[in-house]
Amino acid sequence: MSLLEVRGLRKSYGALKVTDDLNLSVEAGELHAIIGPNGAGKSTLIAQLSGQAGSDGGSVRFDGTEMTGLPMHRRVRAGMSRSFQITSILPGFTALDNVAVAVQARRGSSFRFFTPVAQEHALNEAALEALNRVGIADRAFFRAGSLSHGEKRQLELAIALATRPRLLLLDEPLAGTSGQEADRLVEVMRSLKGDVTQVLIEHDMDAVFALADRISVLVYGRIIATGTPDEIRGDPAVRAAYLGEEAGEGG
Ligand SMILES: Nc1ncnc2c1ncn2[C@@H]1O[C@H](COP(=O)(O)OP(=O)(O)OP(=O)(O)O)[C@@H](O)[C@H]1O
Repeated sequence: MSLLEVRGLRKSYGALKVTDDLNLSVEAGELHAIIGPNGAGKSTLIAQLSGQAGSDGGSVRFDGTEMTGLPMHRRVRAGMSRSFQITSILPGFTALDNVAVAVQARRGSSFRFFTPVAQEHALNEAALEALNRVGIADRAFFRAGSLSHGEKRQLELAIALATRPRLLLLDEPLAGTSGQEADRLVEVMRSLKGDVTQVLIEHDMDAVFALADRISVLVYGRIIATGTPDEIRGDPAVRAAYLGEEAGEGG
């Protein structure tokens, strides 16, 4: 059984079928990238998987449990977490406090027998661990608003990781990052492989082809192919529908 099983998922905006009878299986531990042309429905799919957007039909099963219709916080509790946009970071708070809030949301009640000081200590320790995992532990006491764009994206990842997800949904984590910042984020995603299952939407094809265990190609709301990077690169239907010459350059 796959960790994530999506069957017949649908969503329309008026007459526009954005997710059209979509099937997708994500195996435990893999990094599964979803690529496709602009407007193919990638962000909508992530929103449907995370519970941020509703679906018109079909099913999303996570670890055998039906998630369709459940709100986002129930999916997070079950182990599905999406990396939020920078807008959800509290700029006036330290990086550590931003993550600690997420840790508290996850395990608030498990701290109830601790003294307030011990609680704060345990929260900070868990938050620091998440910051360390994404490589910005040295920024723990910096105001989040003062971090570079790339560091903010690392902080978003730390916030998502602080909920201890088994499945991480990543919507364009490299958007707006520079070469070195992008490299660092790629290394973080690589380091999570095998431990945290990742569904990645990303326009940077070099990063996708270097990182993904499998790639699904989404065109007009439907997955037209799923395979290893080599299989996708060599798939004539994919080349015709989307990749064109890019496939040959991808890695
Ligand atoms: N809230 C909405 N209301 C109406 N149409 C929408 C809405 N959100 C998305 N769409 C439309 O649905 C289609 C898919 O959008 P979506 O953002 O999911 O695609 P995408 O593959 O992520 O695109 P991109 O690669 O450009 O980010 C587009 O045609 C978009 O205009």
